[in-house]
Amino acid sequence: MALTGKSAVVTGAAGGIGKGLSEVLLRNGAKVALLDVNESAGQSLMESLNQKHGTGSALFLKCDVESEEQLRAAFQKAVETFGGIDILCNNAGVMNETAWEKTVSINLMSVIRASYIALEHMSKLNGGRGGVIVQTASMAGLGPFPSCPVYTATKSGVVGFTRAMAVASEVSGYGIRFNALCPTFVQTEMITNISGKLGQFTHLTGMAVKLTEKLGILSVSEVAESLLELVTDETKNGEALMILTQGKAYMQFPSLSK
Ligand SMILES: NC(=O)C1=CN([C@@H]2O[C@H](COP(=O)(O)OP(=O)(O)OC[C@H]3O[C@@H](n4cnc5c(N)ncnc54)[C@H](O)[C@@H]3O)[C@@H](O)[C@H]2O)C=CC1
Ligand SMILES: CCCCCC(=O)/C=C/C=C\C/C=C\C/C=C\CCCC(=O)O
Repeated sequence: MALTGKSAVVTGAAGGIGKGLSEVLLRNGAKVALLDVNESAGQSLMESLNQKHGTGSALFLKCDVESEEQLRAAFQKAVETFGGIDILCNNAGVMNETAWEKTVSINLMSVIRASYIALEHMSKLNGGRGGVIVQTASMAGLGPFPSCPVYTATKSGVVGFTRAMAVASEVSGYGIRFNALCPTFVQTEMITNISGKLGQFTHLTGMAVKLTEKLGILSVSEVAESLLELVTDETKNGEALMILTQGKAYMQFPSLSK
């Protein structure tokens, strides 16, 4: 899928990895709706992206992904502005083992919610153009991150949902591919000031720090560039792309469908 003339929705777009994903999509010719709860960061990012990539190429929409109503309104506005949606990046996420129910709500429930709303606009069965949905999962969704068990559960859930939806979409004829990015640690706000966010696992802070030292920390752009192959390569469906500092690999899973 070439990106010129395509339109994308990115959640959690105002900072960190979401900002990087949005920039890479714009650089390659797509228009992007930037969804985020952070209004000031979202507005100023939209202004700078429109200066760089052309007026009207980026649209900021204030949206809390936990709200079905706000998500529906944002998707509707994106469709009205850009004429349709070809790409959804479900990227908004948090790591907070203290507020663990919120972590489940944002990282897993909201990914499912946004994917289902996107189907209403993107599925060929609903008159949409088809396209691709890419979730920002995590390495934590492939192997456990013991300092963050609930975060691990949400990202494992996202990987499972993505793989199941990929097959469901194929057999149902939605015309939508589902893939997941699974990076190791990335240099963003999320990995800073973690004290207070590990809840009953605060005593495992040192273990998390050791893991960052062992695995290293990726830059946002290293993750963002990996989005391109999942979006443009039409053969990629149901993939979990692991991104480490040493390189990338598509994960192998046991198959239940053959
Ligand atoms: N930083 C890391 O080490 C890694 C992060 N990830 C995942 O990448 C994704 C992005 O994380 P980062 O960029 O690192 O985090 P970040 O904290 O830098 O950025 C997250 C963005 O999401 C927005 N957001 C948070 N809650 C929201 C909500 N309810 N509705 C809408 N927007 C909301 C924030 O305002 C912020 O702009 C998350 O899903 C995270 O789990 C995956 C692997 C590693
Ligand atoms: C192996 C799993 C990697 C998962 C990364 C992820 O998805 C999210 C991580 C969220 C928080 C990180 C928690 C602890 C990090 C500990 C120390 C950070 C040190 C930061 C630094 O700049 O050195």
